[in-house]
Amino acid sequence: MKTFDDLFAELREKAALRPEGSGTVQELDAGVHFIGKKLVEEAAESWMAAEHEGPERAAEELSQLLYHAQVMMIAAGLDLEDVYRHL
Ligand SMILES: N=c1c2ncn([C@@H]3O[C@H](COP(=O)(O)OP(=O)(O)OP(=O)(O)O)[C@@H](O)[C@H]3O)c2ncn1[C@@H]1O[C@H](COP(=O)(O)O)[C@@H](O)[C@H]1O
Repeated sequence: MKTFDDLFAELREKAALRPEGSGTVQELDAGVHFIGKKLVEEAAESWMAAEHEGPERAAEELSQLLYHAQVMMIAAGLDLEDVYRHL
């Protein structure tokens, strides 16, 4: 099973190697404003799923929220350690 750290390493590699067909590369190219909207959208969907749709749907939406948070970290030039320092 993929962990948060595994996904971040995978996304960093995508950002560096820019493979064809990568949604992550497309999203990074779209920029921080676009990524911010995805982040907010997935946050809202996570909230709605948790409140109305049950744990499985909430887990699915939360996984997407974590994905977009990681894409934002990469767009902002942050490492995991930069964020973990504040936990
Ligand atoms: N975990 C994710 C992941 N979670 C969410 N998303 C993207 O987030 C968006 C939300 O997906 P949905 O269609 O379910 O959401 P929606 O809100 O209904 O619809 P839209 O936002 O797409 O309009 C889509 O663009 C997904 O591609 C993700 N895209 C990629 N990954 C993982 O990231 C890695 C790299 O992916 P690529 O860069 O595409 O190779 C792979 O391991 C992928 O599994």
